[in-house]
Amino acid sequence: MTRNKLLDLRKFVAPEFVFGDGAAGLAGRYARNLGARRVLVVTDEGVIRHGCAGLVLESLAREGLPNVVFQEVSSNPRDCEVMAGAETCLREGCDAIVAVGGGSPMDCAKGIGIVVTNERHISSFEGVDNVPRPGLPLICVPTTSGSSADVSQFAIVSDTSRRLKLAIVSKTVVPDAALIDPRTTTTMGYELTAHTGLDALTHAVEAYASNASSPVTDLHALEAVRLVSANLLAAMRAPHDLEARARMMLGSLYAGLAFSNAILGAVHALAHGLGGLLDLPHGLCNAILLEHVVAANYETAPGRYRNIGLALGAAMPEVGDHSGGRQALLEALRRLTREAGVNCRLSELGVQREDLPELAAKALCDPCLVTNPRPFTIEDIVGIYEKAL
Ligand SMILES: NC(=O)c1ccc[n+]([C@@H]2O[C@H](COP(=O)([O-])OP(=O)(O)OC[C@H]3O[C@@H](n4cnc5c(N)ncnc54)[C@H](O)[C@@H]3O)[C@@H](O)[C@H]2O)c1
Ligand SMILES: [Fe+2]
Repeated sequence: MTRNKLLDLRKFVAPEFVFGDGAAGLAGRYARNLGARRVLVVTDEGVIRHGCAGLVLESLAREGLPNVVFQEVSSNPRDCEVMAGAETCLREGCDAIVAVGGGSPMDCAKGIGIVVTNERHISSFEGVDNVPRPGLPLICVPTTSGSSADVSQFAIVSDTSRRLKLAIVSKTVVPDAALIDPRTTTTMGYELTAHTGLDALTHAVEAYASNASSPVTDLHALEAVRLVSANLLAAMRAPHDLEARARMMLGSLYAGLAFSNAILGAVHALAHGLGGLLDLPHGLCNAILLEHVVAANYETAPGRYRNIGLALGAAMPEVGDHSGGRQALLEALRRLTREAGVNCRLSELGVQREDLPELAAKALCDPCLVTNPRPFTIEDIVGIYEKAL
């Protein structure tokens, strides 16, 4: 019998957030209100080049707040970069952090904050609820509509020795404030918009199908599926269309509120290994794996996946027609990812058949797998990678 989740005792976390045109320019005021006296600004080279970091620096200057910029952050931020950022933070005497950028600078900033206050190596926080002390005060200004690290209780960092992405899940990494400004995303190129948008879609699908879902997260997850599927192509074709960008940003925010509280599933568990092994764009890995994981999960939660199909605008058949429903949903997901320009196989990205057992062993230990609607064996996971190879 399906459990009635309405009465389950649940706690939800989300930071204070500001959404709208001009939000990035509030960074200085928020830092001042949090008591900052010297701010570490964590960003990356691309975000500086496209002018988003400048908005934050101007805002700090308006408040007369001294700052130090740390920009040595790769996409798929590395453990050594987090440790170097923490060293800079301590050396410069910074007492608060503002992250401006996509998921990579934001996760790096979360890592820096907890390394500084706990005086431990970043890898020691891996897993769920393993961060004893809260990090430094943290404000996030997202510049992609994808990761939603600005509202999530996740920090994902590449462990360079084990070649995997370690997941830190803790309410101590929920930022103090998220300043969500759709205008910052108008400089994203075609591919970046596609990859990050499909990451947001995957967050929504996985949160809705998660066995830790709840009425609160369902509401956000389904609306995120609607917003992202209806606006992704428009945002890609007209990058400066602020309304399309705002709807994508809202979709990403909703997906973030959903997955931060319902956690994710096998797509992310399998994608983290790929990102760690080959440094591939996170959203691209998810986009390739999504249809194969949904195909494997469908029978476990046909009603849930039917609702996802409806939110995607697919012509879903009658309620009891599971094989028709599965097919219609997979076709809709394939159509959207192909139209967004993602049409490649893992082998084209450098993944080799002999990598699969090791990748599957890592995925099996990823915390995101715990909330997948059905359990997977190592053979199941190898099978999914093979379908995407
Ligand atoms: N913490 C979480 O909850 C969470 C959730 C999902 C993904 N992630 C992680 O986030 C990372 C991916 O983040 P992402 O997809 O946002 O990309 P990213 O931060 O890795 O950035 C990718 C590239 O886009 C550029 N860029 C960023 N904003 C731009 C803009 N507005 N205009 C032009 N260029 C811009 C950057 O300079 C960079 O070169 C991965 O490491 C992933 O594992 C974290
Ligand atoms: Fe993601």
